[in-house]
Amino acid sequence: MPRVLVSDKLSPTAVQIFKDRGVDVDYLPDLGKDKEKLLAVIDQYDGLAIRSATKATEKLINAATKLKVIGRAGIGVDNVDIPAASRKGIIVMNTPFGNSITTAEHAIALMFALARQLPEANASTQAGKWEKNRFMGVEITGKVLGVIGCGNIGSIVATRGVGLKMRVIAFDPFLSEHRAEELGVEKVELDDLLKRADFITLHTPMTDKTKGIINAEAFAKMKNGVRIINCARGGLIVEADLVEALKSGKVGGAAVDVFETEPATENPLFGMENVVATPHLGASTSEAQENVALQVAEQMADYLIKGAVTNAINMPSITAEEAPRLKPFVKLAEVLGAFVGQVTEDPITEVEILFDGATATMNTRALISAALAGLIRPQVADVNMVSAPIMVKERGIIVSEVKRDKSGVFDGYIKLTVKTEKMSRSIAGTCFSDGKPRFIQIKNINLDAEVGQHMLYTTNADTPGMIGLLGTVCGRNGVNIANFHLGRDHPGGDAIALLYLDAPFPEAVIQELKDLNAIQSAKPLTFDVAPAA
Ligand SMILES: NC(=O)C1=CN([C@@H]2O[C@H](COP(=O)(O)OP(=O)(O)OC[C@H]3O[C@@H](n4cnc5c(N)ncnc54)[C@H](O)[C@@H]3O)[C@@H](O)[C@H]2O)C=CC1
Ligand SMILES: O=C(O)C(=O)COP(=O)(O)O
Repeated sequence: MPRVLVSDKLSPTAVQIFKDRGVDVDYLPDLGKDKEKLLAVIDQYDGLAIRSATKATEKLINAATKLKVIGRAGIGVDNVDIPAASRKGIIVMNTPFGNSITTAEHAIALMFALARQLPEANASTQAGKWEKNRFMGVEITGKVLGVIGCGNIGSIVATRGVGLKMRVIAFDPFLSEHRAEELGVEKVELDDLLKRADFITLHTPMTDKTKGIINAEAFAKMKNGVRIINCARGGLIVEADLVEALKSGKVGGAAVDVFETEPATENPLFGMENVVATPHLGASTSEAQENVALQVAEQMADYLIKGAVTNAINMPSITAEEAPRLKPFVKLAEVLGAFVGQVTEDPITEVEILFDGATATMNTRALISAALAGLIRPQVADVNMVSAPIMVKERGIIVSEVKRDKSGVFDGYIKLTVKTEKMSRSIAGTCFSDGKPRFIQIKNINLDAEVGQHMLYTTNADTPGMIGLLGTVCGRNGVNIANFHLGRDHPGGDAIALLYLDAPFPEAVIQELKDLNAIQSAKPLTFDVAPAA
């Protein structure tokens, strides 16, 4: 039974779903804050469910020897070292919509809090001061709201802004004119937004590009008295620069839910006039927390139990419905990759994956990942579908995909072609209704070969007596042949043989084979498939 650790506070719904779905779960909501304790136990778990308090660092990930999936009950995954997880083949998934309305509402709430100085007015009134003249606010209606990052949350904030009769302008390099029009916002460049906005609200993820996007230089371009709201990530604003801009009066008010360092128990912004602070509460409503807990538990259980992949950051999605149909083809793609990966000794520069017929209608991104995993496994033993694409990219291998309608007798097949500086090599395969992968073409020679755990691949000139020669060498060396598959391009031309063996072919016997003049090459192969019955 897979075992999951929940190391941040999550609704009890998550725990119940894990249990109902047959996943063993430990709910230790304070463990995420204790790095050392978490590090000590992480190797016991197949899954880790977190919010923002747990930091899934490279160190933690490297210690997580069994871990297969990290599920973020929320949106931002900046607390997870994604490259480290990918390299270890760990899927990272989030719940991209579950808390977006709630977070957008928090941004709007903070905008009102700033406009009318609600926190200070509340504190003063409850202190018995009745400072009616101190708290002069600004009206929201007609003001320019600048939205930086107009994705899920930003676009909800934008439409709420439009509803409040604000003029909404948005900066987002990925926002289309059409979508902007649909939202009722004006798409602008960042400098224009900084110049025109009365209120600026941030809704981008934290990336290398967005880190510090609001700094002294950006403040200098803003209107005097601008009000800033940050419900995205602390590091988007350079806090020291914000402090200066507040002191100088450039910024009339700042409402921050997120901080450069969290938990923020002390911060230069604390105690400043016109600063409203909340402790990363953007997603904290009962509705949002139910949504994200339910979603993360469903997604993680689906993956651990059925192999379905939803909302993964580092792996193509595979729905629970398609997972059973896709599974044999994932195996096929992997063994095709494994074949070329094992027989190709020179560095591979290009890979082309052709999907013919029914396979072209499948989830080809997942199949490509599987083929790449098979391809690279002879060099990197623990690679999987998550880590393979980055490893292939790191090696500068160009990957391309071709899809086409059914072109031959098979309902569908996959053909993998690799190129090195010196040569090109291809192999095609399909799955029959028994769900087992078959090689159907090697070097453009047709054959029909079941895939065995241990095989021997030989190439030779098509001459009489080859089967006898191979059989004799195998017999002399105690190698039992379970099956024998042959193919040739034309009589007397190039021929290949694939021997399906009960045990690995002894390396020491390879030379004996090569010494037979008729054998051009001989390569023992292993595949990750069930042993011969
Ligand atoms: N305070 C809180 O509790 C919460 C904070 N968040 C934060 O909000 C962020 C945004 O969430 P969503 O809207 O769901 O994400 P999203 O991915 O739907 O939208 C982000 C948008 O930012 C845009 N973007 C990326 N780089 C940009 C750049 N350099 N300049 C301008 N725009 C850029 C993207 O094109 C995208 O449209 C999350 O990444 C997370 O960090 C999310 C939920 C709760
Ligand atoms: O979903 C997000 O990105 C958030 O920032 C919410 O964080 P939390 O789950 O409340 O720690």
